[in-house]
Amino acid sequence: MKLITNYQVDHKAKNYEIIVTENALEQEYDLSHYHKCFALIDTYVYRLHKAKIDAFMKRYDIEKVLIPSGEAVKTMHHFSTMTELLLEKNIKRNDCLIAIGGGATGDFTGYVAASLLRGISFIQVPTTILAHDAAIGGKTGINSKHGKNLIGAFKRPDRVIYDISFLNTLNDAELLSGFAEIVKHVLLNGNYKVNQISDIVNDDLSRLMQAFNKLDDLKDMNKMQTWITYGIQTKLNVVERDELESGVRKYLNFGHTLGHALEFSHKLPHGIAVIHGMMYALILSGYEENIIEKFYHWLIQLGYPEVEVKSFEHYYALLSKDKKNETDSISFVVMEQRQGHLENVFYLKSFEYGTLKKSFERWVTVLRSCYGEK
Ligand SMILES: O=C(O)C(=O)C[C@@H](O)[C@H](O)[C@H](O)COP(=O)(O)O
Repeated sequence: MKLITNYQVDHKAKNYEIIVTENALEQEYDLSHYHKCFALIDTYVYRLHKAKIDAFMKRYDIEKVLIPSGEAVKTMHHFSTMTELLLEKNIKRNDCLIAIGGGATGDFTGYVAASLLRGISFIQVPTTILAHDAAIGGKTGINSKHGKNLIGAFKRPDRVIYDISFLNTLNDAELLSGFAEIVKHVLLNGNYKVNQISDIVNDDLSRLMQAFNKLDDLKDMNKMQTWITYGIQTKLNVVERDELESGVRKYLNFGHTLGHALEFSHKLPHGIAVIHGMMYALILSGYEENIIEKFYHWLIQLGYPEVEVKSFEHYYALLSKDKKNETDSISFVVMEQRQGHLENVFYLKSFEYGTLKKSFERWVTVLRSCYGEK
C-alpha cells in the first residue's frame, strides 16, 4: 500500500484526519465509538466499485443506502426523503453517516448529518479529484430553485478517507472538473512576477501547464497525486485560518460566482463551469484579452468543452442570489496585481450591472474566438 500523505487539520479543537492513500478503504479505522454507521453511496460509484465498497461495509457492519448520482441528489425532496428514512430507522445521536461518492454526495450527506437530531457525525469517503476540495473544510448543503448550494451548513467531518484508487475509473468530464479546482488552488498560491504576468509566468502555474497539456496527462494518477496533495494543502491553509468564511476563505470561491450560475443553468460538471467562471473573473479583475486567450488555448488543449451561453440577464438573476453578496450589488472574488506587490492580491469587490454586463460581453467574445465560433 502506497501512502501519499496524512494530514491533521489544525483547528483549536475537534480536528479531523485526512487520509490520502491508495486503497485507504482497506486500512483499519476505529469506528467502535459509533452506535451504528450508515453509508450513503452514489449509485454510479457503487456500481463501479461494488466489491471494494461491500468489503468495507462488511468489515464494519455498515448499512448501505444508495442515493442518486451526483448533483441530482442535492434537492429538498431527497433531503426530506433521506432524513425521514433515517429517522424511520431510528437513527441515534451517536450514529455516523459515511458519504461515499463525489463532492455532491459529500455535500448532501454532510447536510443530512448536520440537520438530523441537530447534528450527528459524518465521515467523507471522496471518490473524485474534485473532492480534494469539496471534502475538506466542512461546507455541506443542497441546491434551491434559486441557485446552487443556497441551503447548507458548516459541519466538520470526523474523518476524510481519500482512497485515490477510486480515481482510476473517472471519466473525462470528471477528470476535467476536478482538475479545475487544482488550477484554482495554483492561482490562489500565485507568485507572479509583475513584469512577467503577460506571459502567464508563475512557478507553480508554469509547472502545472508543463505537466498537463493534453487530456491523457490528466489520466496519469502518479502525476495527479502531487497536485491533489498541493490542492489539499492550499485548501487547509485557508480553512484553518477562516473556517466559517468571514474573510480569506471567500477567495476559495474564485470563479464560482459565474461558475455556479453556468453550472446551475446548463447542468454542467462543477469544475467545467468554474474554469469558465475563472476566465470571466480574470476579465473582471482587469486582465487583458491576450492573457485570457492564453489560458483558453491551454484549456482547449486539455479538452475543456465550450459552454453554451445565454443572455447576461439570465445569469444576473442567479448572480444576485450569490451568498457572497452583502448589498444589492454583486460581489466577485478578483485577482489583481498591485503596484509594488510580487504576488497577486485576492479580494472581494462589488460590481454594478453595467460593468458586469460589459465584462460578460468581452468574455463571450474571447470564448467564441478561442473555440473558433463565428
Ligand atoms: O471551500 C470553499 O470555501 C470553497 O468555496 C470551495 C469551492 O471550490 C467549492 O466548490 C465550494 O463547495 C463552493 O461553496 P459555496 O459556498 O460557493 O457554495
